[in-house]
Amino acid sequence: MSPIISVSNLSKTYGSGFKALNNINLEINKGEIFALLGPNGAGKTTLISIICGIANPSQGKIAVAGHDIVSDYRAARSMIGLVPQELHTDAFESVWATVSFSRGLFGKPKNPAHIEKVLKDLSLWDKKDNKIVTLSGGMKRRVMIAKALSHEPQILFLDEPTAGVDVELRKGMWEVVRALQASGVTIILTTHYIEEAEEMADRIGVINKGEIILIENKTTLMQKLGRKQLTLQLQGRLDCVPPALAAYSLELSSDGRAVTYDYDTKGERTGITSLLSDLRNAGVRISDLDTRQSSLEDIFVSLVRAP
Ligand SMILES: Nc1ncnc2c1ncn2[C@@H]1O[C@H](COP(=O)(O)OP(=O)(O)OP(=O)(O)O)[C@@H](O)[C@H]1O
Repeated sequence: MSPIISVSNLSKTYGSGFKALNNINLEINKGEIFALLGPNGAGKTTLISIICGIANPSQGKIAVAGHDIVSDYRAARSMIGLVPQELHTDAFESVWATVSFSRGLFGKPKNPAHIEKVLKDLSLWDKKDNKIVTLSGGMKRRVMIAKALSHEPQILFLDEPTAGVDVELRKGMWEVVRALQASGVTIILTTHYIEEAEEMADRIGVINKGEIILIENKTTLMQKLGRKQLTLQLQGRLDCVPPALAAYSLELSSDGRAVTYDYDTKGERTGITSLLSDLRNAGVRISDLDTRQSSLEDIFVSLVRAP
């Protein structure tokens, strides 16, 4: 499958001399939901802004459906809808007027049937004559999405779509995003909510300090989530793991009083039974044990933790 967005060797140094992006390579597949995760200041908004033509790249190339974002800016930009982090729209305009106006900004001819469809899809049709100021926060967010979809883009960027939104509304927003995907739109979202990425994304990218440090299918990541860790507290102290136990790749704690064993809960055999008997045979006595499951959050935190 050919990518709908292709980012190669992208770097961005701001006027201040700060390097916000360092040699980013990323391909987004047509029709997928891609979640970009990263801590504050990692470069997510900078990356989105460059792809959307709001900021200039310092180095590298980006193509959107084959259109270079610099030399073929208009064609590239017309493929993209952007829902920015901050909600800003004219409070005293009606929903209909503000969404229709957004379409006009892209030089597209009027198409009331399309605007009607977008408003209906986003459950905003009965609010079409309401002034934005009278809407709830959740509705205002949906108006921002409607604006971004007004010019019939094939790609939608959602920068923190559910920041500060309550759980109920967040779930409603997920449904909206899924429906958009089903209608053929490719979606790239940034989020701080790991749960949101877990729930929504086909693929997950992690960005930290301007570099992409992981890109993975969500299902592959979920398989990693299937891994568990068994910690065994020892009655005595070990200086090193006995050679007879090498096959288990045990990790010895720094005080020598505990070993941890990683195992796969989805595997046919966890290896725990044989580990326990091999430990006994090696003369290692256990005083306590506990298990814990790694979450996407653990993976994320360990990836972005400063060295
Ligand atoms: N115009 C600018 N001039 C100089 N530095 C900037 C500019 N815009 C952003 N930066 C810096 O670039 C880095 C990346 O910022 P960016 O907004 O892309 O991060 P982010 O991942 O979107 O963060 P957040 O999750 O907080 O929105 C930050 O250190 C920020 O201070």
